[in-house]
Amino acid sequence: MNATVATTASPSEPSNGFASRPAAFSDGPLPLSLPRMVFTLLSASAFWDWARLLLIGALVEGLRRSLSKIWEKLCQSLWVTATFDFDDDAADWLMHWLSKKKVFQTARDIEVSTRGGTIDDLGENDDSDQEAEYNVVFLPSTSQTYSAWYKGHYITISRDRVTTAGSYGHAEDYLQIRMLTRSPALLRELLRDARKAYKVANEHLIEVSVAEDGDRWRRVAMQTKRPPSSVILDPGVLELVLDDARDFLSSKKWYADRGIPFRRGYLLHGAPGAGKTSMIHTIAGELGLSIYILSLTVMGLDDNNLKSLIAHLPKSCIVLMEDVDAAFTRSIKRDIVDPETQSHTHQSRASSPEDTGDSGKETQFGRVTLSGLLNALDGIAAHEGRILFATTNSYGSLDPALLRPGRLDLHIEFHLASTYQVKELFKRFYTCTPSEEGEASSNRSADDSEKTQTGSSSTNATSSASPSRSDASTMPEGISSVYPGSVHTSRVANLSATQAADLADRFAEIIPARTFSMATLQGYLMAYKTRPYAAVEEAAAWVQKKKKEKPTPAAAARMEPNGAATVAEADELPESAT
Ligand SMILES: Nc1ncnc2c1ncn2[C@@H]1O[C@H](COP(=O)(O)OP(=O)(O)OP(=O)(O)O)[C@@H](O)[C@H]1O
Repeated sequence: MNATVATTASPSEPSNGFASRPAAFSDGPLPLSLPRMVFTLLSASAFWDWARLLLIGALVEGLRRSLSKIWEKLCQSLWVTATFDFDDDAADWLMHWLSKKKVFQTARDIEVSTRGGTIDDLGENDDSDQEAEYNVVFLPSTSQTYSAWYKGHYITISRDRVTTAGSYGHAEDYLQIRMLTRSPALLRELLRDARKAYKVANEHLIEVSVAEDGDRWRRVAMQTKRPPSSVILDPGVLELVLDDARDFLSSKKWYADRGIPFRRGYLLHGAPGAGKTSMIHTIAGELGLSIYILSLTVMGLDDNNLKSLIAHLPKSCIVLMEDVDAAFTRSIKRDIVDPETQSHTHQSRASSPEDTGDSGKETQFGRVTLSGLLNALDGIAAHEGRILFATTNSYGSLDPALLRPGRLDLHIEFHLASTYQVKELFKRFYTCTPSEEGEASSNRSADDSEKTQTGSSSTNATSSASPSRSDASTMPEGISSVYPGSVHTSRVANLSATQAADLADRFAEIIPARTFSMATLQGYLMAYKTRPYAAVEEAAAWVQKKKKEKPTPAAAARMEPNGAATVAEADELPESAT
């Protein structure tokens, strides 16, 4: 395509020696002017060159695309790929499985989190490692793909973060696992194995989740199972509910054969701090079920969110609906002046409008309607294996529709502590567990000396009646050296079973029955953690002091003497309640 231009002398050119250029000047290609260049590029011979180029380019690109499609298809047929939402249980199983793999333990690029999760992979002796208390979780880095082997198959694991459009930069994490196999069954096998290993590793724990953002569940804790012996109720109450729930869970066929919806709901009501929540945690541990806590007064909860929450519950679990009355009362009061509940971390809620008083603090309550709640209760029951526990401190304000059998079948009333409970609480509090034996014997001399100085105000612990003091000489002038509350000590008391039983009898004689909640009594004993003798000696004064404190109407009502824990089957309720 080189263009050569011939130089011939033009007749118009002057014929002096300068006008005609020497041949040497006309030999090389002359620079093209723009129009000439365009003309040349569009000339017939250039056109074919262009066409050839285009064809070759199209062929190469077509081939590249086909090969990549074939490769993709090949990969798809060779790999099984699964993607999990990071909040999903299956992601937890896989993360646990992955955490045991060498590739992950030796990875140099990982993310560490202390929020949520269950992977305790700090080493073999986690229990003795203080860091384990922080529940450190290793997560795959979003920038890396990890590879491992499972039953002879190569797998890769990666984590991806996707920012959801329109949700103010809210990012969702996904876990992707790819297995080099043609059989999807292997993935199921891996998931089964991972779930099994996860369950074994966490069998001493129960998962606790709460409703978050209105319509999703978030796991907030893996709690150590609470042994039945740690919840002291009147004889037979815990066993009754536990046996009932066990019996129910094993009766699926009976219900199916008769076409009766397979569902069971329990209503626990009565005095705050009497052990309702503790009993539910114990039952969850005994049945091996996770707990999903649903508070109807949670901000932003309405009928639609409630429905969505119920739809996202796992098949088999315990749903704990706290303060089930609270959503339907005009105002909700924090019972802040009730001496019965002051020492109790869960502040009680008096629900009737008359109870609110001046000290009451208005709280935002949910927008759940009664029919929305009834639908939710029916939704909870729609899956076999789900058990509903509802709690309330205000039984009388519940709508009869809630109480009818099929929704809340068994109603258990909790009372203030009976003499039996007081005695048992004292014994359990001061009797050593086998793991504490060694520590307790090293405290022997200290406790013996406590025994000889009963009644005197000891300095190694403080009580709610005798607030914590620091050494006044070390305090700057003008600063109080007396603090309400009690100082914690890790030491434990060292009583033999007989000593504990004798002291428990004396303690139970002093504490009037059905007057204090178990939470309050536990709070009192905490102040005498290492001084059981002083706890007994000073109990009478404490009772007098408590009685002098002016109770709220709600507390006064609760302090009326009562019988043993009352159990009512829903079908034994008065007509109006069914
Ligand atoms: N019956 C009990 N046996 C042993 N401990 C108890 C008992 N009742 C209460 N406690 C202790 O008191 C504290 C509060 O108990 P819990 O939360 O179970 O009471 P609750 O009846 O659910 O109260 P609320 O109605 O205010 O939620 C816990 O630390 C628990 O260990």
